[in-house]
Amino acid sequence: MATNTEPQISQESIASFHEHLGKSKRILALLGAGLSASSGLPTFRGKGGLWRTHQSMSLATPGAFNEDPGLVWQFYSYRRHMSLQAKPNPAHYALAALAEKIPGFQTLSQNVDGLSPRAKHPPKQLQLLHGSLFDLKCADRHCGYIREDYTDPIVPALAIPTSGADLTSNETREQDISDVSVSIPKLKHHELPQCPKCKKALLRPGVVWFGENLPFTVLETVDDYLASREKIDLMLVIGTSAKVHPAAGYIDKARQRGARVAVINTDENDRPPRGWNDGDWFFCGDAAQILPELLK
Ligand SMILES: CC(C)NC(=O)[C@H](Cc1c[nH]c2ccccc12)NC(=O)[C@H](CCCC/N=C(/NCCC(=O)O)S[C@H]1O[C@H](COP(=O)(O)OP(=O)(O)OC[C@H]2O[C@@H](n3cnc4c(N)ncnc43)[C@H](O)[C@@H]2O)[C@@H](O)[C@H]1O)NC(=O)OCc1ccccc1
Repeated sequence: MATNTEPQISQESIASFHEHLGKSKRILALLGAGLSASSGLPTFRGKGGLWRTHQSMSLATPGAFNEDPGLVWQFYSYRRHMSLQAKPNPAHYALAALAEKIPGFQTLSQNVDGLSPRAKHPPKQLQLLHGSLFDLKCADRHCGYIREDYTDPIVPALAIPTSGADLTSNETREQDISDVSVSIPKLKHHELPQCPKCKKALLRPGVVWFGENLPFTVLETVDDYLASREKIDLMLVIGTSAKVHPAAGYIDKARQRGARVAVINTDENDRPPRGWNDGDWFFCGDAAQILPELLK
């Protein structure tokens, strides 16, 4: 099923959704890369999930960092750069506004791009399940050093290469290093971000890699929300393929607590497979266009 540009949504389903939203006190949302697609950031599955010749998911592992920390840092520095260039879109703001309005609204984001925080989403109602590109921490977990950092590039060796000056505009253009035809240097250990505390280990991005546990405080907050005896009225599943766990597992946990599910996705095939029932909604289209309408 090809993804269509104009959201095909029946007024009737919007009306039934609004009627339920109006009665909802406890709402849970799961956010994925599709939420930031309209801000110009590639999704994990976009471009076949490839960064240069590498599966993005294969670079998001402790093993890849141990094997070639320079390449993994070039991958994450590129994503920091792109995220800093990007801006939150109307969907990020619509979610932040709903959180301001409904104290019982808790948002679980799989995104590490910093766009929801930049849309002033209330921090107590935003759980960054997989960390942030803008936290740097010591690669030696016994050291424990961590800092928030928005410098770009973090070190000179991670600067995005630019092309020679264009003859007409005499402007240099940034090269797109996600494209394998653009050559990038093999970086040496001493050129990479070093831990200023233990002065032995490298710094690494403050994200959760595959095979690593999610942040304890975040898991605790989500479990407390789910542990409440009160039912959950609504589960919003926004721009995610819901294939990564434990994040994807929260959809069923919300269902088990009485939630009706609303999925917002450009791809019909990406509605959660299990437990779909008549009370649920599938809104096919761009989250940046649909959410402001849905959440008003
Ligand atoms: C691949 C998957 C099967 N593997 C896992 O889930 C693994 C293993 C596992 C654990 N439990 C399981 C149970 C079953 C099976 C496997 C497992 N999980 C883990 O390792 C987790 C840690 C997972 C976190 C990994 N880190 C990420 N990110 C940070 C780094 C980084 O970003 O670099 S995951 C990363 O990938 C995922 C990508 O998914 P999406 O965001 O959904 O993006 P995607 O591109 O796939 O889809 C985009 C969607 O948007 C739609 N879309 C596009 N444009 C738009 C648009 N404009 N509007 C609306 N929608 C749109 C598209 O149609 C599409 O549907 C996100 O979670 C993202 O954060 N840790 C862990 O479980 O620890 C304990 C443990 C420890 C050891 C051993 C066992 C257990």
